[in-house]
Amino acid sequence: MNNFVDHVKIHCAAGHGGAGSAHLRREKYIPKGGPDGGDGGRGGNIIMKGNSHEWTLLPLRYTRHLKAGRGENGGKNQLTGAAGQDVFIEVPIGTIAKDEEGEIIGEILEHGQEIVVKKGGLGGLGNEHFKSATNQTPRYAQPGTPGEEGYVTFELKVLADVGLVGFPNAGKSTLLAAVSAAKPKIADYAFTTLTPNLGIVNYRNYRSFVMADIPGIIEGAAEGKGLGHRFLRHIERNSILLFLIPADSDNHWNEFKILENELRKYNPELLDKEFILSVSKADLLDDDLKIEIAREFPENQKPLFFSAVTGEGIEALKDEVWRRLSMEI
Ligand SMILES: Nc1nc2c(ncn2[C@@H]2O[C@H](COP(=O)(O)OP(=O)(O)OP(=O)(O)O)[C@@H](O)[C@H]2O)c(=O)[nH]1
Repeated sequence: MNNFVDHVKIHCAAGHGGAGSAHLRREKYIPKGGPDGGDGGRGGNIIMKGNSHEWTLLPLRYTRHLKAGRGENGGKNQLTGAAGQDVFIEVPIGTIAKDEEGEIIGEILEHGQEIVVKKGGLGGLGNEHFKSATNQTPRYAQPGTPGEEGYVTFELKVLADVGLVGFPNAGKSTLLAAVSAAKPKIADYAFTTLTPNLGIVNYRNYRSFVMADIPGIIEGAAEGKGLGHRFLRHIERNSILLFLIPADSDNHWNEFKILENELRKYNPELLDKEFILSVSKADLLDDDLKIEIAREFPENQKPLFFSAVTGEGIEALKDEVWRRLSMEI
């Protein structure tokens, strides 16, 4: 249960810029060749990069220092030095980097996004830049500037506000795609979703919450069958759970109990979370069937019906999620 590292502090040193060259051209037939010193290369940056396959900062737990490469010095013949090697830190979506004063440097919002957390130094200018009417052969070139250096704290704020729980094909990915900008892979067979997807759901008045689609759990998942176990970890941190039972289930209430039981076997504390029951794919049902299904549920645990395809019930679902999240705060 303590597998989540949501806070790591790493000393980051970007690379020093390479020095400019003060070289003077000397060739056989040009005794007084002019300055031809190239510029130094920039120092390497320390860059955090979003990776949607990372879910924790755990891989960074033993990292204490990161150091990017030094820029190469400029050479003769106006040769610019190579830039220092950048260092990439792969982080999950939602990771925030802060400097030593606690100021936010940036936040990773999508896969592949790059944010420079410590910038490499500038390469120095070579002597040819300093040639002037009064000084045709400057013997001066700039040194490179130092790279930025200091402690950077990486924080993973929330894994999700609401986690979707349901058997494969319950319609979790489709719901997430319908309510957020995330576009998870959707396919009509089990276990399409191999890694959880996060989506930001925009709610009224510019509020938003994070929804996580967790790969389908199957009966026996808590014993390690199927994909369940590894992924159940991801819902431990979600504030509330949204159970999805598809309209075409044989026994809706029973399916909910099976899901609940899987969670209990895995970690009983999960059941202390607020949860919402829903019946997905409601477009497959007429009003009579809805009434019939609702009857299977106890009086105080009636499900919300929605269809991610037609949009029916989606606003009511968002309202309910928001209402419960507000209660959690
Ligand atoms: N009629 C109807 N079909 C839906 C709806 N939502 C999803 N489906 C279909 O149900 C199938 C499974 O949907 P997914 O969203 O991939 O289900 P999932 O729960 O994410 O499944 P896994 O990724 O396997 O965990 C797809 O063929 C969808 O087109 C809906 O609201 N109405």
